[in-house]
Amino acid sequence: MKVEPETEEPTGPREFRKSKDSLITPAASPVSIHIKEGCPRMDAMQRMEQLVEQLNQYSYHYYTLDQPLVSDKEYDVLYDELVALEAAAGVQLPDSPTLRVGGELLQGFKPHRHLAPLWSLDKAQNEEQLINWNNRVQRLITDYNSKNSDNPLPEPTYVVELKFDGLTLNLTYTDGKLVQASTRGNGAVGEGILAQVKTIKSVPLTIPYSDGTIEVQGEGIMNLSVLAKYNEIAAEPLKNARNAAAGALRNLNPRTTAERKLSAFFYNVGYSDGVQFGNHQEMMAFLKENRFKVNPYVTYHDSFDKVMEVLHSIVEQRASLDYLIDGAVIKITDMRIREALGYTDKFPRWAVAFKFEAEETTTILESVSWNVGRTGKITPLAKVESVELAGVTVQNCTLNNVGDIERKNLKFALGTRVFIRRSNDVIPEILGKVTEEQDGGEILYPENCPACGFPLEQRGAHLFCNNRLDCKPQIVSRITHFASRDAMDIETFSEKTAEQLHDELNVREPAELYTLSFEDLIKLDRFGEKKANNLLQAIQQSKGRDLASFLFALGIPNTGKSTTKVLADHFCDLSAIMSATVEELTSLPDIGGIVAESIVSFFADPFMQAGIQKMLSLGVEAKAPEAAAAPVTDSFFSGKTVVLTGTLHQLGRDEATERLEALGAKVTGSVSKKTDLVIAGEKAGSKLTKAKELGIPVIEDEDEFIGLLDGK
Ligand SMILES: NC(=O)c1ccc[n+]([C@@H]2O[C@H](COP(=O)([O-])OP(=O)(O)OC[C@H]3O[C@@H](n4cnc5c(N)ncnc54)[C@H](O)[C@@H]3O)[C@@H](O)[C@H]2O)c1
Ligand SMILES: [Zn+2]
Repeated sequence: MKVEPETEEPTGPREFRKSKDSLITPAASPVSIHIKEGCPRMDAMQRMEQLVEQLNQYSYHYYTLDQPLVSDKEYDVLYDELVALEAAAGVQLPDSPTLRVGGELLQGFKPHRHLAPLWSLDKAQNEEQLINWNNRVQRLITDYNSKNSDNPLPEPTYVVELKFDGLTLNLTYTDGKLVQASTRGNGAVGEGILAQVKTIKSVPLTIPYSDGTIEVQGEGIMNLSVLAKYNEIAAEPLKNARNAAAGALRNLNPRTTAERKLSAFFYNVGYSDGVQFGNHQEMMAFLKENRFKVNPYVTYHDSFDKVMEVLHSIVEQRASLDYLIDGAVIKITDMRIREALGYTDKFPRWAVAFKFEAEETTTILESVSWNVGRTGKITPLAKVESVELAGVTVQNCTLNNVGDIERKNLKFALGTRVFIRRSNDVIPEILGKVTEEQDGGEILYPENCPACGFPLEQRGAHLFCNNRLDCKPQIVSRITHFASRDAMDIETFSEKTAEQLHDELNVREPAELYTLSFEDLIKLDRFGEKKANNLLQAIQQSKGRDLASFLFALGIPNTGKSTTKVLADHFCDLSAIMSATVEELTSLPDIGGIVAESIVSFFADPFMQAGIQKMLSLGVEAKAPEAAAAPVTDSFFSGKTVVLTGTLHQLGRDEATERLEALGAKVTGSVSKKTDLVIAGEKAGSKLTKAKELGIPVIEDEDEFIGLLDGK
C-alpha cells in the first residue's frame, strides 16, 4: 500500500532557513539585475516567484510522491535559471529550493531526527564549473591559512566516487546493532523506514563496531538487471530504477520493498560519538571493516588534473554499470579541510557533484506506425515531438509491442506527455505517461499486416503476420539476414539485392538463392556480366559455410550467434539438432527454456524443414568443422572457466576464445562464482566490477594474457 501524502504545501527544513518572511540576502550581494527589457527588477522578481512555485511543485512530486512530473534534466534547467536570477538579484525568496534540502515527509512513517544533518550537493555541469569549484576551494584554504598560520591546512587531495541515483539512506547503529534507518527527508528529519531497509540484503543488521552510536549514509538502489527482470512480469512496469527504489523504500508495506530486491552502496559516516577519521580513506576502511557494501569505483588523486581524466573514464563506463548513476562526486579527502570549508544552507563546500548528460526526458507522443520484422513480428514505432537527449535529437522511440503498450498504460496516450529514456545506442524507449490519469487519443492496433494486408494474429505480447511466403518485408529481411556476414557471408549481398531479387525474380526464400542462374541475374536492373558472375560465385562459396553459421543464417527466433555455436559444437550434425528435444537442449550451457522451445518449434515447422532439405540438395554443406585435436590439459588455462570482457587489441574476441578452448578452457559469457578467471581488456565494465566483487582473479594486461596463451 502506498501512503497518502499530506496535502499542504511543501515546506523546507526550517532548521536551516534563516527567516520565513524576509528575503535572505547572502553576504556578498551584487544588487544590480540584468534582465531583458521592461522594469528589470519586477520582471526578475516575478520570474523568480514563478520558478520557486513551479520547482516546489515538481519537488513535491519527486521527493514526496516519488512520481516526478518532469525529468531531472528539465528540472535542472529551471533550477539553474533560478540560481542565476538569485545571484544577479542578490536575494533568495524564503521558499526557494536553493535554500533547502529534499522535500516534505510522508505521514505514516515515524520521523527520525538525524544526529548530523544530511546535505544536498553543489553541482557542476561542465569542466569550467568544476574548475570554478576547485578555485573556490583553493581560495578558502588560502584565506583560512592566512588566519591560522600556526597550523595551516595541507594541500587538498581529492576522492572521486560515483553518484548513485537512488534514495539516500541514513542508518543508525547503537552498540553494534541497527536500530533505525531513515530517508534524508528535509535533511534534518527523515522518515523512519527500518523495516523496509532491513529487506535489503546488503545492509548489515549488526556490525563489529560497538562503541556507542554511529550514523552511516548511503544510497538505496535497484540494480538495472533486477528492474528489467521485475518489469518482464510486472502487471505495472516501473518507469525507472530511481523511482522504483524510492517508491519501494517509502512504502508502508515492507513486503513490497522486499519484492523489489533492492541493494545499497554506503559512502559516508555522518555521525559518530566514538570514532574520528583523519581522511576519507580511513572512513572507507572503517565502512569496509564493518561490512558495509562499498562501491569499487573509488579513486584518490593528489592533483585536480587527474580528477578530470577519471571523470571521462567514468562517463565511458556508465552504460556498462548495472545501476543508475547521474554523475560523479568529487570530495576533498582531508577532514580538517572539510571542517574548515564548512557548509552553505544546502550543501558542503568541500564536495561537488559532476553531473553527466541526462538519459531521460519528456516529450509528446505524436503517432505510432507499425513495422514488419523478419519473423513476421509487428513492432510499433512511435513518432515523438523532437527533443534533445544526450546530445542527439530524438524523433522516434520504440514501444516494443502491444503487450507493452497495455502494461505501460499507453493505449490512450496519443498527444500526451511521456517519459523517454535512452540507453546505449538503441533508439530511446517510451517509459510511460507523465500523468497516468490523463488520457489522450487511442493507439489503434492494426488488424491487418501494414505490408501485405494479411490478418494479424496476437501471440503473447506480440502481433504477427503469418503470411511468410508473401509478405515482402519478411522475405527481404529473411534473405538479407541469411546472406549477412555472421551467417552465410555472401559477399556484396545487401538488403537492396534481396529486394531486387524479390521484386524482379520473385525470390521468396533463402533456398532459392541456390537455384539462381546467370540468365536470371543478367536480366536484373543495373546488373552487368561481372556483377552477375560475382554474385553467383559468392553464392556458390557460401555453400561451404560451417554448421554454426548455417544455423545462425536460418534465423531461429530468440537464437543468437553464441547459441548456434553451442548447438553446432555439441551436436556436430544438423539432423541431430533438428530432432533434439527441449530437455536435451536445456541441458546445454547458456540455453534456457524459451530458447529451447523456439529451436524445437522452428525445426518442427514443415516449411522450414522443406527449405533446409532443398538447400542441402542444392549443395549447402552445413558441416561441423573437423573435430578439434584432443584438448590440452597441462596449460595454465586447462579446466578453467574463463570470461572475456572489454576490448582486446592484439587478439579478436573470437580468436581469443578459440585459443582458450584449444587449451582446454571453458569460455562463458557471464561472471559468477563458478568463474575461475576474467580477462579484462580496455573499457571492461560490469563484468570486471563483478569479478572484483567476487574476488575472482583478473588479468588486465593483454601482453600477460598472450604470454600465458603462448605457454610462457
Ligand atoms: N524531476 C524532478 O521533478 C526533480 C525534482 C527535484 C529534484 N530533482 C533532482 O534531484 C537532484 C537534486 O537534488 P538532491 O539534493 O536530492 O540530490 P543531489 O543531486 O544534490 O545529491 C545529493 C545526494 O546524492 C546522493 N549521492 C549519491 N552518491 C553519492 C556519493 N558518492 N556521495 C555523496 N552523495 C551521494 C546522496 O543520496 C545525496 O543525498 C537533481 O538531479 C534534480 O534534477 C528532480
Ligand atoms: Zn504481412
